[in-house]
Amino acid sequence: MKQSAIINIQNLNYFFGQGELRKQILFNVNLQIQPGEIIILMGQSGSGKTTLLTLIGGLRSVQNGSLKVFDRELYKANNKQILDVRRNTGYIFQAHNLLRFLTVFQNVQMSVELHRGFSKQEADTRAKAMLEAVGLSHRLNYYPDNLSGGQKQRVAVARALVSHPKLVLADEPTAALDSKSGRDVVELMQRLAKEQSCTILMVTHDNRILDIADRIIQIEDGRIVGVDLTQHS
Ligand SMILES: Nc1ncnc2c1ncn2[C@@H]1O[C@H](COP(=O)(O)OP(=O)(O)OP(=O)(O)O)[C@@H](O)[C@H]1O
Repeated sequence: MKQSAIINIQNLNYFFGQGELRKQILFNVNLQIQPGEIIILMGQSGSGKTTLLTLIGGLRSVQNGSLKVFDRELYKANNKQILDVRRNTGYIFQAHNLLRFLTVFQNVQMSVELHRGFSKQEADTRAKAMLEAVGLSHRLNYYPDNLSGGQKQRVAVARALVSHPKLVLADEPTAALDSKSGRDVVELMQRLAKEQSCTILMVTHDNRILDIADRIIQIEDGRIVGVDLTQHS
């Protein structure tokens, strides 16, 4: 039986600005993403990738069209419904966005604690296990400033995945990394996502990592122009 799409977008349009400055950024976007898929979103600078990613993540309001995440409609959704989508989503950004005044362990632990239903002890155990899974159990008490770029991004991966989200949204996660560290980080994301049956939607310009995707989606001037199946499909 076909599972229902984890992301289902129909006739989505998006505009920035008001009055004469109003400019359309996304044009009639239609897209379905199935549970467990790893999708790469590519396109030139300014084509609308980040705008689309932030709409899907409930970080901006849907203005027009239909955008369903986990079967919840985000058009005209209330705060509680949007919060629900955010709680089931992990975010990884180009800059790792770790809190500098917290240790590696505390950064990941805090992310579990923000999700309801975990005791302090459970949060500690999960954070430690996830940092071990990303190969950083020897850096638990380090501060982010004392880690390499690749290590920081691995902490960001641990933080995004520690609460077992259904969806991970990653915006150029390898942009600040050298090629080897970038590859390591995405392979780690791929492995953990498959273990957890999590869907990944990743924006990247990095041609060296395209093979990890199940599908590559091309966006051009706010329009989806192509969906390629890779050799893994
Ligand atoms: N807050 C904003 N107000 C007005 N225009 C914006 C805003 N944010 C983005 N834009 C414009 O929307 C368009 C799409 O931006 P977006 O960041 O989604 O593109 P992108 O494909 O992610 O680009 P990049 O690869 O450079 O990150 C660009 O023309 C950008 O200038």
